[in-house]
Amino acid sequence: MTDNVTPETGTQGEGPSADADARARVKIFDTTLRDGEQSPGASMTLEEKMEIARLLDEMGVDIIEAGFPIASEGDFEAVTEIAKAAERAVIAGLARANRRDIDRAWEALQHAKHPRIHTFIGTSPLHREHQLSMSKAEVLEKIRETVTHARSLCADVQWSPMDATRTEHDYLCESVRVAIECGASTINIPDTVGYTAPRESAELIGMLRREVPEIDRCTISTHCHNDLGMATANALAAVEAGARQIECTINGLGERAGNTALEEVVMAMRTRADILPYATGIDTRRIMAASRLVAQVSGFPVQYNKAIVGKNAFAHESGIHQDGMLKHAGTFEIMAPEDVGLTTSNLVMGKHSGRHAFRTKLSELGVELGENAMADAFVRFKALADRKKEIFDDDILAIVEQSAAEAHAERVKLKFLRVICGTEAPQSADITLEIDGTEHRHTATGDGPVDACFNAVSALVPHEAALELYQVHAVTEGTDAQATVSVRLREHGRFATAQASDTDTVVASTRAYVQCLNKLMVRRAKSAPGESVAV
Ligand SMILES: CC(=O)SCCNC(=O)CCNC(=O)[C@H](O)C(C)(C)COP(=O)(O)OP(=O)(O)OC[C@H]1O[C@@H](n2cnc3c(N)ncnc32)[C@H](O)[C@@H]1OP(=O)(O)O
Ligand SMILES: CC(C)C(=O)C(=O)O
Ligand SMILES: [Mg+2]
Repeated sequence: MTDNVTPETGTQGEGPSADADARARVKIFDTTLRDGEQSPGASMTLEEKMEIARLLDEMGVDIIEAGFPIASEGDFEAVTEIAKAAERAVIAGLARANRRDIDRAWEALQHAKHPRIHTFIGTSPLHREHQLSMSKAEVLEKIRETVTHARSLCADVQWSPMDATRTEHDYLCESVRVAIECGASTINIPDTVGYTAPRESAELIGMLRREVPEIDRCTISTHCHNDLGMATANALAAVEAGARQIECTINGLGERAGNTALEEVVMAMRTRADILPYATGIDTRRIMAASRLVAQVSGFPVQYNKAIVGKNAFAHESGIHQDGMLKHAGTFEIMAPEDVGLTTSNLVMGKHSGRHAFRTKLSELGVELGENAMADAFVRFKALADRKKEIFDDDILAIVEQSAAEAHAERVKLKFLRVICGTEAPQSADITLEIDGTEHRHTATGDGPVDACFNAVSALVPHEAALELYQVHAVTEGTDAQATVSVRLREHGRFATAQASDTDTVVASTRAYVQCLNKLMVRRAKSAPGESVAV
């Protein structure tokens, strides 16, 4: 059941053995698929969640919170399938403090090799009084009842007092005591609204360990939000005070300003092992791949100057920095780019490159593709090389991401597109789509070429979806740079996000729009299998 982490020493009875040295082991609990998915608009399909879970499992995440099974059929299915597929990670599912949530979570989790029920309830005065309308005694009784019930189903139970950082200390201690007494083996202390600061975060863990000494039989966990930009600092401060599990997400995705970013805490402990002597089981060379996958699937691009995974995190442009780097990388780099999976390669790719070089390049970039996907990406690469002077690594990654995205769902394909645009309105688009194997053509006008294209597509594929996001990013520099376009559509509460890249922004936009409609059709069919899918 419990993995017996002793906060003082961090020793533990199971799990990967990255802690062969004297460093205390800190478990990484990734909640990208649960709290991360709570970012408005970041909802993911089952296939996308499975792909992320597989990567998290492979990279050494200790616990994957796969979803909130009672929330929807989709969440239930995702937790069930991830539970069945996971090889080594513990799979957690979230449940409120009631039997229905807990039973539903267990129904999904029971298939896992290592299941964990994560149940929670608000303990702060604001949450007790305004959200739950419950007295202190009633909340304590709920904790007793629900942790006991969860423990009767599953040997591994995690309990969280939501809004712990705004809870009265004596009441927080009392709640934690009850949860431990009823069998919780991980006590997670959430800073639900991102309100705490590093010193206070450490003091709170210290206070709990002093006042509730039995907590040291459990794993103490920290779950921080980034509303004041302190999630990473707060999580690390909690670890210094004895927490041995960090809850985090890839790219810091999550509710409002997000959660603690996995890549930040992991690389901080690795880079500053001198002052943060803690080890994780994470293969840090998979970090960039995970970051790219989550950005692509969620449609939330990573900001250029984001720590660890931003495009500029290892870029040096100013003369003095470049001079230093040429003399010794340590002058301006505290981490090696390879350590997070950013490989530098001398293979220059262009229109004369062949399959072998392309395959080698992909493997240097940490991308593994099956035969069909490789063949498809190679065709796209050649087409791009015909149109673009220089092909950068980011261009290749954009091609691969697009091939992967299109492989998921392709009832509708863009076959032909011509636009008329310029200073004279109306702009128009002439589009041919292949829909279920048959070509259909339509010309539409619009307020600009992208609007005209979207109108033409909508005429051919009628739908009620509203455009929620339209974003264009240049993948590299120069006027022949590829543009990556992200589109998000919402239809009756269902979301879909898609990205596409091309040197022609209008083509990229139309492809992204078409892909998004493809995804929506899949979701529509899944949530209402009897309904005919309108095209
Ligand atoms: C801090 C966090 O991240 S918590 C996790 C947040 N994540 C989500 O909410 C995403 C998924 N949520 C959902 O799909 C829905 O909110 C559901 C399915 C869970 C519940 O839906 P509904 O039954 O329609 O309730 P609704 O969301 O409107 O309100 C939440 C209810 O849960 C109660 N509640 C909230 N937290 C808890 C808890 N930990 N334990 C017990 N009850 C709780 C609220 O008091 C409210 O109850 P009420 O209807 O008696 O007032
Ligand atoms: C469910 C809990 C752990 C949570 O996400 C929070 O309190 O932020
Ligand atoms: Mg949270």
